[in-house]
Amino acid sequence: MNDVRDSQADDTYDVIVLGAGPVGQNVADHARAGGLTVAVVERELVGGECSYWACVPSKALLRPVIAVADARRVDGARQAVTGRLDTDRVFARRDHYVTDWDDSGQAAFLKDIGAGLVRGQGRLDGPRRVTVTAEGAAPRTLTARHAVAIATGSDPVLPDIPGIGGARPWTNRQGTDSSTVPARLAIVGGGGVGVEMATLWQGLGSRVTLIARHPLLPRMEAFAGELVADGLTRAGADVRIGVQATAVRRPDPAGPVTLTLDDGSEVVADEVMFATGRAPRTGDIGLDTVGLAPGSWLDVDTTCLVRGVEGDWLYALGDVNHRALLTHQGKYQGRTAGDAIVARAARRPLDDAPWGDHATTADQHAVPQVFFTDPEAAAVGLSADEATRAGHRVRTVDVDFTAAQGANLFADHYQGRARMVVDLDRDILLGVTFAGPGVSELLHSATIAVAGEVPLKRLRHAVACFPTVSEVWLFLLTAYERG
Ligand SMILES: Cc1cc2nc3c(=O)[nH]c(=O)nc-3n(C[C@H](O)[C@H](O)[C@H](O)COP(=O)(O)OP(=O)(O)OC[C@H]3O[C@@H](n4cnc5c(N)ncnc54)[C@H](O)[C@@H]3O)c2cc1C
Ligand SMILES: NC(=O)c1ccc[n+]([C@@H]2O[C@H](COP(=O)([O-])OP(=O)(O)OC[C@H]3O[C@@H](n4cnc5c(N)ncnc54)[C@H](O)[C@@H]3O)[C@@H](O)[C@H]2O)c1
Repeated sequence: MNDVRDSQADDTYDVIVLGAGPVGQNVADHARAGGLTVAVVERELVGGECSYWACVPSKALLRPVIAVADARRVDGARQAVTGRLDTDRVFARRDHYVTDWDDSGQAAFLKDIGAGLVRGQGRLDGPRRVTVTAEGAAPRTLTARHAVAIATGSDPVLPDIPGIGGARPWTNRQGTDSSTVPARLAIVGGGGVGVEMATLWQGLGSRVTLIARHPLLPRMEAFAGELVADGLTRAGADVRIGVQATAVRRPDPAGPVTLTLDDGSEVVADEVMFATGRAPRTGDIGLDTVGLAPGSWLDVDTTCLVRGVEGDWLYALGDVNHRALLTHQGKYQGRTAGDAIVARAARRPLDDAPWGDHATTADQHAVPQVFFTDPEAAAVGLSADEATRAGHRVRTVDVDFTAAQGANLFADHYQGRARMVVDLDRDILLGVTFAGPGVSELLHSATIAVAGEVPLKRLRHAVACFPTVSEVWLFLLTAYERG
């Protein structure tokens, strides 16, 4: 493969990618593998939010918390867990996995695949043109022969409540890069970030108050959020559901912070973290120069082409298209769109029918997600409510994990539940949810069943090993067959 230098003589490339997060890197890799020249523009760290302030550091920090909780669930092992977590070592482990916030390894990946890396803030400047500005360097204008792919990710949203400006709140950034444990931490928001951060910081020794206006994990089956709330409460966190923060104040910048809630109560903490959703990083990327509204989520077709832009050249992938704010799903979009860009450039026909090579069909039918809480919550596809709302004729099957001997051997007094949602007309699964210790590694079996549309008649021949947690499948399928 030809090497592409950082600065091609005329700064013209086949493909320009804005953002070198996991998604930008994947689209670049697939475009390069198809023989196209690629420049990737990055304003901060190659690897993006995921590598340095989201998935990777949060899971590096959570793993010791969960490992100790798992040991405590096994008699004989429990007695060996006598001390507290060594937070210095936990933070050092995190620092190792975020490579001390040094992106040279991931920048080397781009070099290895032959993509050019242009450091700076990229902005569209009309069709197929991108200007890049960086401190201390002259602006550059890059031109794309075939495609520009926007993969600029998302930013945390802070609620517009009195006092927020002076409250020095944490977002996912401080929640994942801090190396001191606040004695008291208030977390606002009961979605994925809120519950994982509550598990993590409570496990590291903070007294966490989690403030959620809806039941936890509202996009999953309700039992998942309920089990996670129970787990947090057992760990010592104060979980307050059905309330929201109406004001925040930190009169002394070095002192505690006080949240006022809409039930009239107050929460005093040493730090407050907002985990109240995300906004697209599209406010300052020149969308107006191509007729789109700055700051908007980008609406895309199945190949990730942005709708409403003429000429089939502008793609949006990952968080910015709001399909599924997940690294693995964005990377899938990167692979799919990368291959679509290559096909379009070569004027080859697209395979963009559902489940084709150039279609991101799984975004609609089979998005898997794991929350690394204690217990873990994992789901793929539709919940029972979503399936019913979508007009499917469904049957829901629920099983307690303790039916599976493997679960009991995995953890004494195992507490967990599984649900599958069956499409009665097609005899396939529309969705599966697991909540319980160790279920994260079980989820891919469900993802294969849902994405593969495996008929239940065939699924009964996929025999789970005795005695594994996966035996829950046997009990789900038997319960279904026996009606
Ligand atoms: C706390 C937390 C934990 C999470 N945990 C998980 C998890 O366990 N699993 C999971 O699948 N998902 C998780 N997510 C979601 C995941 O982080 C995102 O879905 C993922 O990072 C999206 O990847 P991306 O490449 O679209 O964006 P990003 O990772 O945000 O990368 C975008 C890149 O674009 C760059 N950029 C932005 N604007 C410009 C510009 N104008 N010019 C040049 N460069 C630009 C940014 O600097 C950044 O490097 C988590 C999120 C949070 C907040
Ligand atoms: N393990 C994982 O896969 C993982 C982990 C963390 C985050 N993520 C992803 O990152 C994205 C962002 O996560 P998130 O948790 O920030 O967003 P989210 O949208 O999932 O949850 C935010 C929650 O905050 C609540 N909220 C909003 N404003 C509020 C207010 N003023 N007061 C009280 N509550 C308020 C919302 O009702 C919602 O439940 C999600 O799409 C999530 O899937 C994934």
